[in-house]
Amino acid sequence: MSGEDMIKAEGICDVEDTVFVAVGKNVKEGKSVLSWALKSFASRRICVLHVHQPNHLFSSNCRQLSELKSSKAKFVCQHAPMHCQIWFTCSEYLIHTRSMNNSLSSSMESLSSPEDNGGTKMHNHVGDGYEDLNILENASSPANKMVKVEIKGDYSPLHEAHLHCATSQPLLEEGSFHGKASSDETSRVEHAMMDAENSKQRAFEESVKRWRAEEDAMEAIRMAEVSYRLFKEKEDQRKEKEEFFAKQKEEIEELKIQHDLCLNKLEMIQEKKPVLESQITESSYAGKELEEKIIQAVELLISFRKQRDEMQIERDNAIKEVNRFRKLVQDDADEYCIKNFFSISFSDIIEATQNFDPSSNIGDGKFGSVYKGIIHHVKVAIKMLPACGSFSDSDFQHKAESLSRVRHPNLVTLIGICSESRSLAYEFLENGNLEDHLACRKKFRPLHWQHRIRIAVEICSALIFVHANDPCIVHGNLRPTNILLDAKFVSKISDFGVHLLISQIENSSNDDPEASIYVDPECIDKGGQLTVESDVYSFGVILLRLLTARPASGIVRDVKCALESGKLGSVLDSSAGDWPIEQAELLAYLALSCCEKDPLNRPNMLSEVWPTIEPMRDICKPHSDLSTSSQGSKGQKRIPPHFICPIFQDVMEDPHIAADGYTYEGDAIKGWLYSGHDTSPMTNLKLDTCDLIPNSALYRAIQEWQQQF
Ligand SMILES: Nc1ncnc2c1ncn2[C@@H]1O[C@H](COP(=O)(O)OP(=O)(O)OP(=O)(O)O)[C@@H](O)[C@H]1O
Repeated sequence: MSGEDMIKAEGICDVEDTVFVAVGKNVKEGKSVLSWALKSFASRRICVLHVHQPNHLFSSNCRQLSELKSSKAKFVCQHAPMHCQIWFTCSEYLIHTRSMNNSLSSSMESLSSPEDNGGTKMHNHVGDGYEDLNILENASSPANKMVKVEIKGDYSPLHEAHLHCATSQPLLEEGSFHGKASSDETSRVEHAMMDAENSKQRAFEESVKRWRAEEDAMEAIRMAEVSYRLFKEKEDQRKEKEEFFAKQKEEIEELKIQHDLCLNKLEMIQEKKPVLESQITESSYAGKELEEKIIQAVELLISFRKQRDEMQIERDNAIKEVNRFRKLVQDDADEYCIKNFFSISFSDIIEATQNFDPSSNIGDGKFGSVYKGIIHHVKVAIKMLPACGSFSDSDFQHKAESLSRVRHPNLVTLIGICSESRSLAYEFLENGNLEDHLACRKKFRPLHWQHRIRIAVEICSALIFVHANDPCIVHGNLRPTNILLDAKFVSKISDFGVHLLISQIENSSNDDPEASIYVDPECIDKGGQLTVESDVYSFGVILLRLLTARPASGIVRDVKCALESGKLGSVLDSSAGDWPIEQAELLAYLALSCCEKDPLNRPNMLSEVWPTIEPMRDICKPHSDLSTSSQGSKGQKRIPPHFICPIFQDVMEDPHIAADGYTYEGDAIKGWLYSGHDTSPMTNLKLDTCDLIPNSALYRAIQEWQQQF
């Protein structure tokens, strides 16, 4: 059955409006031809014809033909119906076209490109040995029929074309092909055609076999490729696994090393374990012992604290008791003093002064003479005031009693009076007055500058004290003769308040021109009205005298000139040692400011003078060192402590043993006992007896020690 008959019989489509696309047995392999046809004949109906198995082997080896070489193709081209348009393709390329008018003129140029919209893509496979030639007959018009031409082998004319034509007419018919051939020739031709048909059949079978072999080969290649890809994947996986295993191996090696190290450490620790365990055991024992000790210590601490608290309570009670006794003793002493000392009989005065023997006279002041003597075993200085006065005995006693209550370490203590004779009994000071020291009278050596500064500080302190007393006491007669020095060279102001015990008339009489230099000029101008500033003036002049030891007359002028010319050193007393110039200048300026004529320009003792001179006390030696240094070089060696009197705090000259077993300076312990004490100054315990025994051995030792210097 012809192709057209087959199509019609199957009722597939209208052949006039259909493009038949010849594909092989496997439609997928003819996909390119089919897609070409679809693109080129979009408006047409496409009919797929399974014609034969295309040759895949030649798909990549096609080449373009300019003219038909295959005899079969030529035969088809020449003998196909004229209304058929035939395209000869080879390997998807159009190699030749036969138009409907059988013209062989080639239109390849217009249809050579598969992408050409106006053309038609031909799908053909050509090989060197075998090739398939696909011929498409354009069936766009009734005359255009699609023809598939299959050519087996090369372009050998032996190969007979096999044509399936879309028309109902077979392509080759005897009558139309040879016309008037003879019957022999006809039979030969038929025979030849039979042979050709058989050959063709065999060739076809061979081709089929070949196609199958090729397919198998292709399949094998594909399988090989798939296998190769699988092999590659497996290889990659194997490599990855090898790398992974190599890393794992390294990690295992590291872990193994660490494991070994840990094992070594463990072994070392296990070796040390017994030692450590024994140490722990020992430590625990030691810890327990310490805990016990701590507990004991805490218990001791608690008991000590308890004892301490009890002792503190006892101490506080004892202090209270001591204070109570002291107060009682003091009250008794005061009472004793007032009772027994304050009122001195005239007979006592006569006895003490040996009836006013000149040998007892130690000085004469403007108010009277001063005698030394002993009253009730106490060494005193008896000042005889004018016998007649404006005060009654009781007034005198009352005023004197008030003065006796003013006590200060740098004030000479008034310890008794005789109203009858208007006499005042003062504590006796061994080292006389300051004037004698500055003038180096009575074999006194010059005072060291440290003494002088300390004396200035002490006078200032005493003045501040009396000025602050209620009522304020103004000395009014402050001068170096009224500044006395005790055995330790402690300075004390004497005669304070004496002017209160004598009448105005007696007070005003002052014939001593030297004394007037210390008197406040303002006071003189105002008729003798004494003020605190008057004492400040006097203190200024005394200070200048301490610095220069010059006569009081003109001393203010001289020092002022020296300061203005910057030659203070020229007026300083060189016999006092090397003055610290800074402190000396400070004192000089302070003294001059105290000597200002206008009292308002003078400094206040408490707020100005004291803050200036008090810090200078630090550069002064202690009393004991100063006293000894001024009297020789005893202070250059350390004084044995047992040579020092516990009361006077100075080297003893007349040591005595008291009932408490301690040795004191004779005068000191006597004064203590005579003042009413019956207790030990050291232990505060009651003494069995008030008897004193001279300590001859110590006396000799002190003498020997003093002779060394
Ligand atoms: N308590 C005393 N201890 C030791 N000596 C004293 C004591 N009181 C006075 N004197 C000595 O007696 C001397 C005379 O003292 P007194 O006070 O009578 O006169 P003045 O001080 O010299 O002058 P004024 O009458 O102006 O005070 C003093 O210079 C002093 O040396």
